[in-house]
Amino acid sequence: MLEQYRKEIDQIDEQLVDLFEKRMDTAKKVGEYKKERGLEIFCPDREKAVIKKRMEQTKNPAYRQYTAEFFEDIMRISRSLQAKVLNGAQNFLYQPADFLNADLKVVYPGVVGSYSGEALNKFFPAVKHKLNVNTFLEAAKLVANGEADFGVLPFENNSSGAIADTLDLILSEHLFIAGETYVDVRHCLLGTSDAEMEDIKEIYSHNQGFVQSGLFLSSLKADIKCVPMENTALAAKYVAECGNKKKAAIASKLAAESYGLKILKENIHENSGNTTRFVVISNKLTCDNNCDKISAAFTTRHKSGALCDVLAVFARNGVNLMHIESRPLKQKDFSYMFYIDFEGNLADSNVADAITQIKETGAELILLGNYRTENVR
Ligand SMILES: C=C(O[C@@H]1C=C(C(=O)O)C=C[C@H]1O)C(=O)O
Repeated sequence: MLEQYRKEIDQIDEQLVDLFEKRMDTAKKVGEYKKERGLEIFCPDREKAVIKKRMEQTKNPAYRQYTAEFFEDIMRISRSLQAKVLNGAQNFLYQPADFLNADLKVVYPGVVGSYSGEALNKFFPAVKHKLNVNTFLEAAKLVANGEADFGVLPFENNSSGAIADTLDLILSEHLFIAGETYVDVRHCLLGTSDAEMEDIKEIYSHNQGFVQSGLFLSSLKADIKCVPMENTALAAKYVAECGNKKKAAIASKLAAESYGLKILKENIHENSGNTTRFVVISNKLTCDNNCDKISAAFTTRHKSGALCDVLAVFARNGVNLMHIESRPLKQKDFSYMFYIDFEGNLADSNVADAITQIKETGAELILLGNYRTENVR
């Protein structure tokens, strides 16, 4: 009996494929027509009308919803073919990032001994013009207005997670990610040369220094005050300038050497492999053949399944999603933007298809960069 049913299904599928090919040939012609006239691929009204007509045609009411799903899928596939027709003729739009120019100006937040400074030295070992500013915002602004070619900012840490300020600045200053590098972050408690652990009453650091050294801090006496500063190395510099043995900083060994501070306790970070991913920011979207990681941000429509529709695009096109993060949208209470990293190059056809299809779901997508992955270890 099963054999018989399967024979029947095979015969139906044979007819379906003939019709499917015919439909795809026509969709391709529609794609060519739209390309010539610069028209949008996605026509939601037409799709709604197609589904309505085909549901009405469905005799068995129990199948109507399946008919709708069937046509949603068929039309998604048809749009994907049309996107190929359109993208096929596009020239590659992006310039490669120029990291080797001898006159590059690169900015980092903090002073000598900051982890951002270490990241800069790692990514740009030969750069001559290093600018340093106090805040992430100042660094982002210098890159946005072209006074610096690139900037180096911390982006995420493997214990404390995303460094939201950087992501928010990339979006608000319309910046792009041109590269990444990872730095081992080894925090120490630093004091003046005459200080001992029991003298310490105030600890200065960047908020990340406190978060990443949480266990150590909770083991200290309760009357010790933690004072956040713009940067760990600035905190070390401040402690050295005050010359007060009650004040300590959480910063790197390099900061201790740079400001003549004593290491009161080494390796106070919780995670022994504490690592921060830094991004190289630029005011241009750059890409070359070696780029294999794409960052983007998107907002979805407020309807059930909207996020799922976007994520399904990655799966369908065989694009590996590496990271997703949600951030509140400041201008809209309890609405969110999603930040993603995925594998690929903007010239890959599956990536181009995925980007087109994400937009077709009604999501708004901003490309934030295509760059080369650095292996963490
Ligand atoms: C084929 C078209 O393009 C898209 C695909 C459709 C389809 O496959 O039926 C319908 C509407 C569009 O979103 C079209 O515009 O007619």
